Amino acid sequence: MDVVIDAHIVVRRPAFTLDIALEVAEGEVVALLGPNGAGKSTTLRALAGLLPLSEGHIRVGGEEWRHRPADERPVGMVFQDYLLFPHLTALDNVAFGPRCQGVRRSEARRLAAEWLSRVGLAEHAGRRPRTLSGGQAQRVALARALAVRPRLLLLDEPLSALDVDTRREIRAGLRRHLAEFDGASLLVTHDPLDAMALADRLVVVEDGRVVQEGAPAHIARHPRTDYVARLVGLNLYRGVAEGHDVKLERLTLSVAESLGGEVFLAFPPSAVALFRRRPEGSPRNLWEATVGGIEPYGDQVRVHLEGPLPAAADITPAALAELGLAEGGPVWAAVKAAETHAYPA
Ligand SMILES: Nc1ncnc2c1ncn2[C@@H]1O[C@H](COP(=O)(O)OP(=O)(O)OP(=O)(O)O)[C@@H](O)[C@H]1O
Repeated sequence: MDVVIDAHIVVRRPAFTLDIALEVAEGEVVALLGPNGAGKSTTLRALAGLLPLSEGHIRVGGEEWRHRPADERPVGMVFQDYLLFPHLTALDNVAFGPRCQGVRRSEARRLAAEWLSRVGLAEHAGRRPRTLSGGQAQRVALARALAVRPRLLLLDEPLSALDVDTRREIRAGLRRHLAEFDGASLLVTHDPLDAMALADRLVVVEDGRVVQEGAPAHIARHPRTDYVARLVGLNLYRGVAEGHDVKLERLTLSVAESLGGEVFLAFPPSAVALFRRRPEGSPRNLWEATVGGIEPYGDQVRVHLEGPLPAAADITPAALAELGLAEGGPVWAAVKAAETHAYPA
C-alpha cells in the first residue's frame, strides 16, 4: 500500500502542544482515540488546513500541503453535527462541493444524485436538512464529503449524535463506504466500539502525543496506558516478572505466561471473583480489598476495589445481593492465573 499521508503535526498553544507523526496508507482507515483535550480535533483541523502548523509537514501523495489553503485541499469532512446548509436541499448540499471545484451545475447535480443513491437516500434528494432524521442527515454529510473525490476523508465523531439503534445501523453503512473509499480515512472518536468496528489501525493520543498505535485487536490485548486499559475494559498494572510470578507494588500475582523483567499485567473485570470471607482452599491470586464504589454496568454491577491492588470487578446483581457488599466494607478478591495476560513493558 502506498502512503497517502505522511505528516508531522506540531501545533503550539499557550497551555498545550500537539506533536504527532502520522502515516496513513491508501484505503486505510485510522482511528484517532484519546481523552478529552488530547488533541484529536486539532489534528484533523490541521490536516484540513483550518489551523496552521507551528512546525512540521503534511505530505499527501508526495505533495507538501503545509501552506496550501484549506479550499485547495482535496479533503472531505464529516462532523458530529454534520454542518449541512439548512437552506439547501439534500441534493444541493451534496452538489455544493463539486460546484466549488468548478463542476458544471447539471453535472454536479447528477453526481450528487448518484451519491445520495449510494447512501440509500435517492428519495430524499429534495428534502431540507431539518426534515431529515439524524441518521439520514449523517448519510447526507457522508455523501457530501465523498462527492468531492477527496484524497483524504476526515470524520470527527461522526456517530456521536445518534441514538444507539441508529448508530448501529449507520456504523454498518459507514463501514461499507469506508471500505470502498480508496483514499486515506482518519476518524476521531471517543467510542472504542466505533474505533474497533471501523478502523484498520488505532492511534491513541494523550496530551498531544501518540502513546500507542496498532491493530485494534492488538491494542485491546496489550494496553500500555491506563486510558487505553479503561477504554478496552481491562485492569492494567506494571510489575516485574520472574517466571510465572509478577511482582506488583504491593502484591505478587501468578500469571499464565512465563516472563522476565518489566511487564504489563492485564485482566478483565469479569475475571475477578469476590468472596465475603476468605475462601476455603485459598486460590493463589487472592487478596483482601475494600469496596471503594459500586455502580451499575450494563446488566452487571461494577465493584471498584481499593487496597493492595486497585481493580474493577464485574459481578451479577444477584451476586451483589448475596455478598451483601457495602461501600467501605471488606471483601476478598481472586483472579485466576489463566485469565490474566502479561506482556513485556
Ligand atoms: N481554538 C482553540 N484555542 C485555544 N485552545 C484550544 C482551541 N481548541 C482547542 N484548544 C485546546 O487544545 C487542546 C486540544 O484540544 P482538541 O479539541 O484538539 O482535543 P480533542 O482531543 O479533540 O478533545 P475532545 O475529545 O474534547 O474534542 C485542549 O487543551 C483544548 O482546550
